[in-house]
Amino acid sequence: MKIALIGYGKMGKMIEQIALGRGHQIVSIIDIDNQQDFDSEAFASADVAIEFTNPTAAYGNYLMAFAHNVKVVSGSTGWMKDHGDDVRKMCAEGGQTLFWASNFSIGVAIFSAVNRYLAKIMNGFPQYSVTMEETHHVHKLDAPSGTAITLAEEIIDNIDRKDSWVKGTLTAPDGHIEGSADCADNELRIDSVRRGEVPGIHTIAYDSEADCITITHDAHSRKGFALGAVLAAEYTAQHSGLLTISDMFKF
Ligand SMILES: NC(=O)C1=CN([C@@H]2O[C@H](COP(=O)(O)OP(=O)(O)OC[C@H]3O[C@@H](n4cnc5c(N)ncnc54)[C@H](O)[C@@H]3O)[C@@H](O)[C@H]2O)C=CC1
Ligand SMILES: O=C(O)C1=N[C@H](C(=O)O)C[C@H](O)C1
Repeated sequence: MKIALIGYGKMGKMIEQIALGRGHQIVSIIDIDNQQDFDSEAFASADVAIEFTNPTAAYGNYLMAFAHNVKVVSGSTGWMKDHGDDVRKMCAEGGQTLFWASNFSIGVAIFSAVNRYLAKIMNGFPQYSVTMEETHHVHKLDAPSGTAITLAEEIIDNIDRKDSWVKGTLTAPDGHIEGSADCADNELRIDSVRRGEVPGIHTIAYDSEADCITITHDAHSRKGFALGAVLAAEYTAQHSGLLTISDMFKF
């Protein structure tokens, strides 16, 4: 398969290695300093473009790829609040294809199934209060992480006593804590920690007077995210519309 990379940072480089290892060809690499390459024959020849940039660049990159009739797989986080409706419309009515996931790792897909199941069980046990914490490297631009937001939405969809999530505290790399741990009973608090080079840890805690139940996904490296993105590109070459992890892994 012919793959174009949009964003040649930590994820773009790891995706390149995995894609080559699976026998794919990288036909174009676009980063901030060669945006003119969107207009190249090489870019237009791609079966799928894989986009990992940042919260402000992602949407513009989708528009550029769509304008050249190239399907997109993207893991960029933090853009959904501003552009989610437009993108959904372009895929549902405009014939475009975007596979987006806040987290491409197979482990998080499994973790998410456990998360949904546990939240359902907790409807019978109101004595447990639920909170979430995500920890990432100091370079991360968005908080809470895209994965934390997705996991929070899953909890809200499955547990009757929560109907929205709120940002809680943010622990900065120097240990300084911003924000507040206060929230209303109907709100799910997400705390964020920025520390060192942590690839990504997500913990959901159900606490009661008697005990505490926690589930954690702890990524050892970015390899799992990158492999998932290449698997998604293989899937996207054969499918269209707005796609996500639950389309690819059915459990
Ligand atoms: N969904 C998932 O599984 C994962 C998502 N991410 C997300 O992916 C994004 C990228 O992560 P990293 O690769 O770690 O970041 P990074 O900072 O290492 O790389 C981003 C790259 O995008 C480039 N870039 C910036 N603006 C651009 C533009 N307009 N056009 C093309 N390239 C541009 C930068 O120059 C840089 O090379 C972040 O939003 C992060 O949250 C990261 C890991 C996994
Ligand atoms: O910025 C990162 O690094 C990551 N971003 C994604 C997120 O916001 O959830 C996925 C992963 O946790 C790494």
